Amino acid sequence: MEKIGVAVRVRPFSSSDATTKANYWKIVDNTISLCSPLGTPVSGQAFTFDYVFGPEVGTQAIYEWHTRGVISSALHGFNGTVFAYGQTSSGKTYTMRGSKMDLGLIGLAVHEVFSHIQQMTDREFLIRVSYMEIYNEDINDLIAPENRKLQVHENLEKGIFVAGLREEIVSSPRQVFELLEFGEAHRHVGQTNMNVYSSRSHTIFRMVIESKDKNAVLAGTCSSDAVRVSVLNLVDLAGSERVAKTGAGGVRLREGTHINKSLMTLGNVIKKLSDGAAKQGGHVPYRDSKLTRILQPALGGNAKTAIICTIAPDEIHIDETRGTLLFASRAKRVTTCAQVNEIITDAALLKRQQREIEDLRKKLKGFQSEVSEQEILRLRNDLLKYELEKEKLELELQEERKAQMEREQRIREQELKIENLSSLVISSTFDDALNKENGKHLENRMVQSGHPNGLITVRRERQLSPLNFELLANRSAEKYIKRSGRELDFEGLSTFENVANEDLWATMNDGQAATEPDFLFSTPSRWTSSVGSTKGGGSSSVVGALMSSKVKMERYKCQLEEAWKENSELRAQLQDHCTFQAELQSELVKLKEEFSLIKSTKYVLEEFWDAMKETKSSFSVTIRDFLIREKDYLGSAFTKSGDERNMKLESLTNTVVKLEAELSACRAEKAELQTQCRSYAEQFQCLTANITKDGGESPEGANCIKATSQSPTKLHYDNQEPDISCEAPLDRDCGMNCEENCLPHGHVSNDEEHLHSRPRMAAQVPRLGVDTQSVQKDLSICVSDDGWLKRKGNKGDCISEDVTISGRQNNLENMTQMLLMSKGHIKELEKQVLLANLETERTKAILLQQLDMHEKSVVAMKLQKRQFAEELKSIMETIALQDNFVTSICHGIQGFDK
Ligand SMILES: Nc1ncnc2c1ncn2[C@@H]1O[C@H](COP(=O)(O)OP(=O)(O)OP(=O)(O)O)[C@@H](O)[C@H]1O
Repeated sequence: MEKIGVAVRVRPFSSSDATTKANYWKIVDNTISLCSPLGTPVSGQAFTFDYVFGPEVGTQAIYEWHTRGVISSALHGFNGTVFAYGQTSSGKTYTMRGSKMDLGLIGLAVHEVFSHIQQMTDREFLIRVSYMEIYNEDINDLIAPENRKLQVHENLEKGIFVAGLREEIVSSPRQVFELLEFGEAHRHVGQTNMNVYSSRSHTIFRMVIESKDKNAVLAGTCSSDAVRVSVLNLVDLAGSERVAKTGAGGVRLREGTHINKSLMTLGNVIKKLSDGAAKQGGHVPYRDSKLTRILQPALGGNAKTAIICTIAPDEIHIDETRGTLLFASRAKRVTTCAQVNEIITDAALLKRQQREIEDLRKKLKGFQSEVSEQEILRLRNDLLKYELEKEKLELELQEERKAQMEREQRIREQELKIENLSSLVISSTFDDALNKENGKHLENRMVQSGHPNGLITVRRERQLSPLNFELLANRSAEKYIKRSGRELDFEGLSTFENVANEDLWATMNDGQAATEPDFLFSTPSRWTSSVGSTKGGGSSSVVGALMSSKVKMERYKCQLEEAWKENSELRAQLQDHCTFQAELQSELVKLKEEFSLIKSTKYVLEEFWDAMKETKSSFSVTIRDFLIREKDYLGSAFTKSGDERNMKLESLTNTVVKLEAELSACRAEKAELQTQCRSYAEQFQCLTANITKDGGESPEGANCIKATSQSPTKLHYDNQEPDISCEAPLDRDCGMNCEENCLPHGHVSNDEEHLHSRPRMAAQVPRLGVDTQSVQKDLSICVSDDGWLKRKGNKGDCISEDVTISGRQNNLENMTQMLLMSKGHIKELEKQVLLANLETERTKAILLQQLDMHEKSVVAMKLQKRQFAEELKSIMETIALQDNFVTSICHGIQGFDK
């Protein structure tokens, strides 16, 4: 839906009005307002439009600003209409047709169409033109003048069309201009007082623009074989005119009547449309005139429309200009619904729809991928990273466990070794006890054998063996006794054997010909062989073995210490690893918690999303309702107030006009009465003069009344126009033909006439005499200073007592009464006019106040609306953001779940 574009063009002052070039219309931006001669704006007389072009603006500029859009749209398949509206001689034809030097909108549009066609190489065009006029409600073809009184029809395929109208295919602007020239020659124009070359008909120049995609035709595809057909109407209306101004009569008057009638219908149609009648299913009187019927699609249908309202700035045209501006204001509120007109085959339609579906799918996909795929990828990556890390940690944990187990194993082994070694130490101390027993013998032997270290070694061994000899000696002695008594007990060997390292033992007893039962005892696997050797071994080998055993023991002690150290280190390491493991465990727990939290967040977000959706929908419903309600309210408030105001103003204007009419009627009546009175006075004077003249000659001279010079008729109006009116003709009462009997003042002196009338007068004298006497008795009237007839107060005040006319007594009385009444009536009317004027002023002031208030409230409302819209926009943006966020999270969670 789009509004009709309305612009106003003010033409320069016409040369005939050059003397009165006071500018009553002031243009500020796109507002034109009526001003007093002093330049102060008249309230309520400001009109704002899309554009207001002053007299200095040329047609080319108007075309660029206001009309070009419609022409371009027509080339793209939209129907378009441009028309000029305004009073006669305001410049409609000047604007639409222009001249050869200064092209009008029609010429500029024609050039635009053809230059555009040349530029659009991808489409092929077919242009058809027609030119018609509506003259006295008859449609005539201007290209084929023989086609007259054409009829308007309507059908589904063509819509509204003029049957039998010739359409010429054109391929260049020159061809079009030739046709226009030809049509112009057949157009009805005529001279009026206001315009020497006045359009007496409405003309519609029509271009039908068909176009088709060239490439589609070449490629042989049927998808784009749709043909765009648009109709461009360029209308030059005849101007509204006032007979009083145009001085039209006869044919011109008839033309003017038809022009005004059709323009009035156009005004009504625009008024109805601006009131929204069409939307409410109301009747729009398109059919009331041929013009509105033909322009029906342009006014309330499928077309883009631009109106140029032309006005004359002269003071004498203020009323007409105001009318034009009111029309323009109404037109500004009218909306049309233009759409591209295409003729499509079924196959093309199918293809097009398929393509549209494809496009939509692509868009949908694109949208989905754009919005969520990146997010999903990111989440997937995160998830993978997380999983990899988890696996790594698990592997590390497993390795750590393995290492831990190994360490524990080693520790156990070490402990066993230690135990083993400890037992070895015990054994060696036992050997020391034995040595003690044979101490001297041993020492001697060492000395004897010349082994200098023998004693030292033993001593040192003693020193290095801190074990409690006593305790161990007892235990070992027991064992020894048993062993020596051949009561060898191998009970404990099984366990010992299990824990003893065979290699260690081998190392320990390496090369020893152990004859000592302890050695045999301590190495059960070699016991059998050792027994034999022991039996045959010497004491030196025992000492050597002992020595080596001690050395080895020393070594083992060192090893043990190292093992203890290692062990403690390992324990510390184990402790560290345990802590690390515990940390890892807690981290794992945390991650699990996080995961469950994400899951729960997903549900929460889903819930939140649902709630959001609900809120959003309810919110949009509320806002829609609000906007509809507000719109209706605002629209109705405006329309109502505007209408009420207009109605009030109209009724007030009507009242004033009525009162003025009545007043002027009264004045006319008064003037008539004045003339009558004057003529009566003259007649009266003439009669008196006659009577005076004829009095002496009459046989009934005694009965005659003399209007002597001493007592002249005193109907005085001192050469001033007496303000007297009278309705009743004098001759009705007196039974005389005034024209015959009462000559005008100027004729009294004419002797011939005087002589001719004398016998008649003489015949009337007796009757007049009687009348005069009775009038003398009953009535005396005079014409007062203020020009009104009055009953005479004092005798001889105004009218001579001699001059009394009885036959006219009633008549004069009636006249006086009527005059008095008329005076009262006029005064009353004047009062009413005054009151009405005051009322108008008061109402105007109130209306202005209301208008001000309305405007203020409208501004406030607009501000509120804008603020509201901004808030709404930000809310919608937030919702959209959250929407995206939630959707992406959902997708991520779904991906994660998968
Ligand atoms: N903007 C303008 N600048 C100069 N001259 C103008 C302008 N507008 C109108 N005129 C002149 O005023 C005269 C009347 O104009 P035009 O014939 O266009 O009026 P009109 O509105 O078409 O009248 P009608 O309704 O009687 O046909 C013409 O001589 C025209 O040249």
